Amino acid sequence: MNALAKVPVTIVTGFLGAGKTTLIRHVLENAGGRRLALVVNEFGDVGVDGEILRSCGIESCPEENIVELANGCLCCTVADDFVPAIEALLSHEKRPDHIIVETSGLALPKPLVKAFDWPPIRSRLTVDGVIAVVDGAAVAAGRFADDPDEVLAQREEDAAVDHDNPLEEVYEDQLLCADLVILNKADLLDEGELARVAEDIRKTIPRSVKVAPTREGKVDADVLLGIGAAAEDDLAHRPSHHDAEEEHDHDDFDSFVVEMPAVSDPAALVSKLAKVAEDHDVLRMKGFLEVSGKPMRLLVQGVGARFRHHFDRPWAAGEPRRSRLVVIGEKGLDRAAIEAALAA
Ligand SMILES: Nc1nc2c(ncn2[C@@H]2O[C@H](COP(=O)(O)OP(=O)(O)OP(=O)(O)O)[C@@H](O)[C@H]2O)c(=O)[nH]1
Repeated sequence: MNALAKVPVTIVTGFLGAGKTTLIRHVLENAGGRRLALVVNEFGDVGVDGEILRSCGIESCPEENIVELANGCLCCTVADDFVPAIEALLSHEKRPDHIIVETSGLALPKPLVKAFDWPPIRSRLTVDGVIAVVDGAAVAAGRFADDPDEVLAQREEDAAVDHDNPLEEVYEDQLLCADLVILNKADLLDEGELARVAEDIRKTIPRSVKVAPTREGKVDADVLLGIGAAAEDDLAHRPSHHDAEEEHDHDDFDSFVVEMPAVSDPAALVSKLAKVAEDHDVLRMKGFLEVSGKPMRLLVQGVGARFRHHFDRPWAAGEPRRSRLVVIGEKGLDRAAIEAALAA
């Protein structure tokens, strides 16, 4: 690559649990000879995504090219955390061919794209494309839509009703910034539902943007990387619910970490977690757990009440076998009740 050429950056956005990490892992495994670097940002400080990506140990993305920015929201810490992380990646002797940024599921992508318009950044980097990953099943189930009956009822009570739904706002902001939408979890939908969700997405985005159905984030790296959008030059076409604000906060969401004892029966635990998620409207749970008598650690992933678990790798020698689960939901999550239900 020409030493003066800008390094392309792909921003992968998408709501909690949509499949961003799964998609990126697939790209790393099928990078077609590209030298990749990753910046991973998570909401909730257990560092699950970084661990999943590091544990693939793939040549295209060596460990020193994976930077984790835990705890929060890249969109709010651009100057303090993100820019230095990117500069560190660019200073490596072998400069990456392409950088992929995984935002947290609650991050708004536009402030991040804006950062690439700053003179010291735009001279060296360009946003090749913003990819929005969508959980097709969650959209089909109406998770991001306001309940029309409820809005109507509120209107009758109060003419100036603010019916903003924080889930819907984050979801739409992510779509509105996208150059390509990956409609993931197609396996959970029938053809009619898939077509309906794709149509809803197209209607939400005023520009013409491709909507590609997928399973398990299996998208060709040549499709994802090399879009050439230069999104930093095109901010005006990417409207956001937060355009009028100088800063935004994430007060709409809560997260906490639960320390658990070692598990004896993973299947029973996962049924219990699914029940807790259902009862308390938990949006996301994930973590690594110790299973008594097993040398491998258990990766548990919940999106709403849908759970998956598998043993991902052996505990390393000297690695503390801690069982920790991050729990994320809308503000007002009943932490004490959730902890009590998990301990029962
Ligand atoms: N059924 C189904 N599950 C999927 C698919 N893609 C990913 N998943 C599962 O969805 C869960 C969340 O996937 P992740 O890739 O961790 O999602 P994410 O967007 O990175 O999640 P956050 O970083 O927490 O926002 C995991 O259990 C995945 O195995 C798919 O196409 N179909």
